[in-house]
Order: sequence, then C-alpha cells, then structure tokens
Amino acid sequence: MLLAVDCGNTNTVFSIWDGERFVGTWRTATDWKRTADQYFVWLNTLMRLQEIEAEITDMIVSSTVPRVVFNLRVLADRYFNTRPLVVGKSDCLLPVDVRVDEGTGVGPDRLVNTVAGFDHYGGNLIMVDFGTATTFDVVAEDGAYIGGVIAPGVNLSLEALHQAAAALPHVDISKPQSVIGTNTVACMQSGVFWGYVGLVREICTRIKAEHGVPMKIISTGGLAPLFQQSAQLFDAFEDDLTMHGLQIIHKYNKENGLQDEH
Ligand SMILES: Nc1ncnc2c1ncn2[C@@H]1O[C@H](COP(=O)(O)OP(=O)(O)O)[C@@H](O)[C@H]1O
Ligand SMILES: CC(C)(COP(=O)(O)O)[C@@H](O)C(=O)NCCC(=O)O
Ligand SMILES: [K+]
Repeated sequence: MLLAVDCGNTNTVFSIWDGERFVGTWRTATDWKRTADQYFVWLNTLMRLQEIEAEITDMIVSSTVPRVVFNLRVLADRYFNTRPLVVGKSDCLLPVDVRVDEGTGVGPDRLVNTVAGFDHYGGNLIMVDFGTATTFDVVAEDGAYIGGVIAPGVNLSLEALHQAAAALPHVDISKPQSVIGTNTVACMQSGVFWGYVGLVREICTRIKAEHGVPMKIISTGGLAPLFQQSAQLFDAFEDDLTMHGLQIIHKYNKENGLQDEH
C-alpha cells in the first residue's frame, strides 16, 4: 500500500491508499525536528486505533518545507524499506509540463494540485489553495502548470495584524454578519474576510482575461468552504485534491519511472 504525505508550512497530512481508495487520513502540525521514530509511533498508534491493517510498501511525499524531507526519507527507509518519491526532485516524473522561468522552484503542492485538477476537470483551470499562503495555480489547456499567484494566507493575515498592532487580539476567521464592524474583532474579521473575497474575485478575473479562454475555478484547503458559501467564487470545491494528485503521480512513476532502484 501507498503512504502519501502532504507537508504544508502549517500541517502535515498522512494518507494510506490501498489501491482503490484512501483508507485513513491523519494530520499533524509540521515540525522539521520530528524524527522518523516519532512519525512511526504516531502513525502506528492511529492505524491500530482505527483497526487499519496496512502493509506500506511505497511512499510519496510533497513538502513545501524542504527540511522535513530528511526525516520522512528515514521513515521510509527504516520502517517501510522503500525509497520515497519526492515531488519536485528530478527522479519524480510528472504527468504534466511545468512552464515557468528557468531556475524557478515551483512549490510541490502547486504541482500536485495541477495534476489532480487536470485529472478531475481537464485543462484551463485556476486552482485556489487556502493554506498557509493562498496560492492560485494556472493549469493550461494541456494540463501544464504555467504559473500563478501567491498571496498571504487567511490566518497569516489575521496573525500579522495581531503581531504588529499592540491592541489587536488573536482572532479566528469567520464570516462577519456585516461589513461595518462594531467591535474590534468584527472589524478585523470583516477586513480579512471581505478583503479576501475581493482578492480572490479580482485575481481570478484578471487571470481569465490574461489567459483568454474560459476557465474553471477550483478551490481546495480547509478554509475554501467558508468563502464558497458567501459569494459563489468557485465552480467547485475539492477536499482531498492533494492526496488525489499524489496518488496519480505515484502511479505515473510506477508505470514510467525508475522506481524500485533502492
Ligand atoms: N477547516 C478549517 N477551519 C479553520 N481553519 C483551518 C481549517 N483547515 C485549516 N485551517 C487553517 O488554515 C491554515 C492553513 O492550513 P493548511 O491548509 O493545513 O495549510 P498548509 O497546507 O500550508 O499546511 C492553518 O492556519 C490552519 O490552522
Ligand atoms: C507558496 C507556498 C509557500 C504555499 O505553501 P503552503 O501554503 O501550502 O504551505 C509553497 O507553494 C512554496 O513554497 N512555493 C515555492 C515558490 C513557488 O511556488 O513559486
Ligand atoms: K497553498
């Protein structure tokens, strides 16, 4: 079975693919100091709790935090006796082209989103991913990643206000009742929520105009539903996009790559 790991700047998600479906998914805070032994104990405990008996033979990793990859490689080697595919490394093939400026290191999460989006919807897409950063990934007609936009994440924006201004508290995002806030928290939520609605709409409108052909807008990430319900910003929401993409990339490498040269 395949262990797929999606490591973002905030959270790391582990999921097990049995060849037909994901049988378990678990989330932990991203911490590059976490050792292979710690990962294994954590994963093993959760698998037992859910009575999942999975013999892991393969592993694929997408990490926006390069330092995390070392301990994940040790995990693969020590406990699963396999060499992980790491998205973005030259020995990990992608089923789509990447057309950006030479020397640009595209975030692996964006490449994985592109692959998953193209598989689900075909080309001409804008993938909006609400993570630590909010990224817009543009997928061409042929499925290539051709660039995009990076904006500060929703929680990051709220946190920045709190960090920089002595009188502003730590606030969680939610949809405000009105635009005009009548207390500090409501004012902050309004600024970030409605500011974000505007940001998403404006960026997507401009991408569509620049790209010049009709595009579908697909959202993903924990906070996407909050924005979806408010203003019909997206054509679709996908919950498990990254895991879907990782599984496709793994399959593609099994069929076409140089896997299993331990
Ligand atoms: N369902 C959710 N409700 C509220 N906040 C969420 C939810 N899912 C994720 N978040 C928050 O959104 C931010 C981005 O999370 P995540 O998508 O895991 O980011 P990354 O992929 O960059 O690690 C984090 O601050 C996280 O706490
Ligand atoms: C933009 C990102 C920080 C988003 O990361 P995330 O919010 O998923 O943690 C990540 O994709 C990244 O580090 N990208 C490298 C630069 C680029 O994609 O062009
Ligand atoms: K992101």
